[in-house]
Amino acid sequence: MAADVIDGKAFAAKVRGQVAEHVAALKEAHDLQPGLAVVLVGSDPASEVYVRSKGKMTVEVGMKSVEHRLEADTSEADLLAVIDQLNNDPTIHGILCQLPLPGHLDEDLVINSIDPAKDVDGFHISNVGLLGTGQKAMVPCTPLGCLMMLRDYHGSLSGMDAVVIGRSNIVGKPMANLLLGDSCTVTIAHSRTKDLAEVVGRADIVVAAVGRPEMVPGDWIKEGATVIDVGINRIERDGKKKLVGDVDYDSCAARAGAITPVPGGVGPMTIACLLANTLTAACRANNLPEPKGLTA
Ligand SMILES: Nc1nc2c(c(=O)[nH]1)N[C@@H](CN(C=O)c1ccc(C(=O)N[C@@H](CCC(=O)O)C(=O)O)cc1)CN2
Repeated sequence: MAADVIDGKAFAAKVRGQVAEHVAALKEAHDLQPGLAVVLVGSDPASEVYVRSKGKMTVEVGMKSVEHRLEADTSEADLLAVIDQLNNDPTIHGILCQLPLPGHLDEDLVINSIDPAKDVDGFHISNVGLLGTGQKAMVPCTPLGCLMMLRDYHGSLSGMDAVVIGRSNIVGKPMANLLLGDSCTVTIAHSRTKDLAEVVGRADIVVAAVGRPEMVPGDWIKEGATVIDVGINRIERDGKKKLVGDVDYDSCAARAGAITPVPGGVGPMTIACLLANTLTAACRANNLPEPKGLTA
């Protein structure tokens, strides 16, 4: 039987709609408008697109949007000064630096200079620690989006075998922590994992986040498993530019019970969850109840 296709584009639109309703209610009841500041250093073409979408969607849900575009050769001190100013701006509830940063900048130092309460990417070491210990954290947007789609499709994830392929700080590790929080039995697989096919073949849930085009073939997938493809790889095939995920879509879809496509799967959920996190940060900063269903 053909796999169900989990439509991330439609799901993300629904999440943005929920965020917009909460934002309108906050304005009405508390005269509070959540604000998101995005800092872009340099002009990486993909980052430019993502930052533009973030700004547009922030405004669409009724939030304040601020963009800081800095030259590629901006010094660390100048970048930290911008972040410090945003940390101290009471109209800004969420701050992020678009990644990747140019090579001369220390990514960890920059991320850890953001006020953890405003760290809507959930990359600050305090939020990493809170998530890892099962405490209330700001949760990284891409894994949060994957979790929302999995919960929506399955209801409870309790007791399911989950394999996360990839151990990045941005996706793999937080994804594993979130699945553990929902009582899955979690394996993190990576480039040194022995017999990856056998490990993946045991999983009820496979989250592929390795950044290697179509590296997971369908014959690794257990019949009926749910496949979440985090990969966004730009390739050229038959002279045409194409966007593909980390799984071989057609062969995986032939065995899976459900699968996310690329494009239109996990990607759109990233920005929807960023808006949800900004709303959550604004509520927390003002001691107001958090929106339900939009956090982990
Ligand atoms: N500070 C951050 N930097 C980066 C993050 C992040 O979460 N925080 N994630 C990615 C980029 N990203 C958002 O920033 C992002 C990636 C992909 C999409 C998306 O909607 N993808 C579409 C395809 C779009 C395309 O053609 O490129 C899809 O999958 O359908 C949104 C946001 C790295 N940096």
